[in-house]
Amino acid sequence: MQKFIEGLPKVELHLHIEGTLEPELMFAMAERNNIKLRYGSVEEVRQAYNFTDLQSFLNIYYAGANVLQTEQDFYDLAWAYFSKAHAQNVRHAEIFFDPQTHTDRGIPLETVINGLHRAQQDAQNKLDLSSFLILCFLRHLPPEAALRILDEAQPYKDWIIAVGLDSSEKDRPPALFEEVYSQARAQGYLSVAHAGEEGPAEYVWEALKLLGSQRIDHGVRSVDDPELLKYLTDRHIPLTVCPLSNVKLRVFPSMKDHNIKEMLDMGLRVTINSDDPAYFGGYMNENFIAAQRDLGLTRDDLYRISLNSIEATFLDEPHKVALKQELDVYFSTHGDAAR
Ligand SMILES: Nc1ncnc2[nH]cnc12
Ligand SMILES: [Zn+2]
Repeated sequence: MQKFIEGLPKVELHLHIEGTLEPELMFAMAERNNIKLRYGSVEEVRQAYNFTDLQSFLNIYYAGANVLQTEQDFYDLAWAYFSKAHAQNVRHAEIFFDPQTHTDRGIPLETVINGLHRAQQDAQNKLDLSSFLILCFLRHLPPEAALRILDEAQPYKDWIIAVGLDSSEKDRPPALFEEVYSQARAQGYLSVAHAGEEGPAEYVWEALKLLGSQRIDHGVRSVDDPELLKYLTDRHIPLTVCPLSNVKLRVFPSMKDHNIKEMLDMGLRVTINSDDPAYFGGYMNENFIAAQRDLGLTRDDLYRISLNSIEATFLDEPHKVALKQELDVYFSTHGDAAR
């Protein structure tokens, strides 16, 4: 099954580019940018990745992002991700970036976005890996700051497909960001939002009803509200679930306790994604393999999850059809592909 998963053509819909910063690259960038890290070695960095909840992770994640200074740094970060994703047969990725993490420490948005965009072009041309960018508002900061970054992003609108909402969820309800989402949608952006990761099912409702979110990032707490489950199922609203992240941040005590299989069996459009792979112990393959092993996902389950991801992308119909064909060819040429 592991080999089968490794070869599976994949789509990634929940990936923070800042969360792909591997300790080796963090050290290389710190050195070339003359930045002092609080860790002495790569091993020390990895040992610090022992999280108790979302906030304990975010503190380290934002500190790590300080090494990103130049356009080349952002290019190298994204190129390293694309290379890794390509090696794992990721065919398309929709990638979050957190501009405020960088602009608030004096890095111009232009620097961030030019580096990311150039890596996207190279991934398309050299790896046949397509991608979209999703601009995330940091929800621990005031909604006014989100409005300012939306304005600042205006010149790069054609390079950004959607807006998203991430960072600390507790006590930061989506309702706070209704105005900025309304403006973003009026400007033509699509929209997604993190909700129901640590926060309650009520935040998923708010993301859907007040922000017009077309996908829910995480959304695992939706199981607490039967009415919400029916709403999500009836409307085929995708949930971008991140199994290793949820275990690392103690949303579930272990992978065996994860509810992705339960949600899949209920008919929800669940997908598997890697969130912050450099911090949570794995990229797409590792997430699929861990969930398959501990939850007993069948080939049929893997087919449905893969199909869900394709349906959930922001690609146009011809590109979705092409990906579905690729998936069908893979299943029909790799053993007894029951589905
Ligand atoms: N899992 C996560 N939840 C909220 N914000 C994040 N930013 C990066 N990873 C995140
Ligand atoms: Zn996330």
